[in-house]
Amino acid sequence: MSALANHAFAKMNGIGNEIVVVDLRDSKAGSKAAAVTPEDARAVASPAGVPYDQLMVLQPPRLAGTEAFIRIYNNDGSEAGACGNGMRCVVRRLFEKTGQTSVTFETRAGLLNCWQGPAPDLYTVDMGAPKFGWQDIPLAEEFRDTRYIELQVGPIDAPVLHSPSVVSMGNPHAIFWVDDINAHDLERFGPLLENHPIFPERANITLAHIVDRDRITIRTWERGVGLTRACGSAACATAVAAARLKRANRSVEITLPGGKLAIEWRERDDHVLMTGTADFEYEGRFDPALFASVA
Ligand SMILES: N[C@@H](CCC[C@H](N)C(=O)O)C(=O)O
Repeated sequence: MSALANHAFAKMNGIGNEIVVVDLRDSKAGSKAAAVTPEDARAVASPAGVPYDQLMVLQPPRLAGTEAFIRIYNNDGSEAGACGNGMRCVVRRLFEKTGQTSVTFETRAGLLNCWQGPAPDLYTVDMGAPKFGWQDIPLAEEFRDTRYIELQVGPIDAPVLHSPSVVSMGNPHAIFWVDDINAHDLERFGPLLENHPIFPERANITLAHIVDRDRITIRTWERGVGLTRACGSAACATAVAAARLKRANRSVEITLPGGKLAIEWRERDDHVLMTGTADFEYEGRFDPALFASVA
């Protein structure tokens, strides 16, 4: 039987990024009861389940000083190393239940510190340091300078999209710089680029327009999901990539279809801080019938 059958969940969203939070910390670490399989994750996303972009699963902590080991599933059942919007949802849920105002989690991408503030309805996640090395992103072939890589969509002499910046924020991102983020058919190009052979682990694909040195607008095709109203790690990756190109300041406001995020690429330790809201929608229990065919 699935670890999720009859288990409680909270449906939330981080500026429109659809998030389901499940707390399995009561289960014994490493036990089957603490494990969610890709089939489980897909069953939750099925039409009879609970719609989500990411499923955030809190497992018992593996390291002293951390609250939980968090595993992040996309709705196609694949696992991600990072999810900025999902982290804010987890943090809000936890803080409202416990009165805590700061916490450290372990994820596949490393330790993440999170806190409430700078206003009561805002949550900040320290997303760690970005990585720019081609093997870290990863790319399938060597690129010495990942501020722009050779990759294009459309005719060779008149590409529609070209020369993205690539960054790892614990997950792979490619950012295409454009004049108008709504002028391109991201639903059509997104899957082609997500699965392009240059990205051996696939990639999140973002269209970004630099409004001025303090403001950027983006739209993202998420790996393992599709078009979303917001992608927090894409906002971080875009802010960092724009600052690296010296086209924006290290603190910027990113506007996504679902809302705004404040991103700061901190000079002193290279870490990226993401601040925004998180909204609770409803809670419930997973219907065991969802997992009947999963066994
Ligand atoms: N929504 C997320 C990113 C989720 C993970 C992504 N789809 C991946 O597979 O890397 C965010 O807010 O960062």
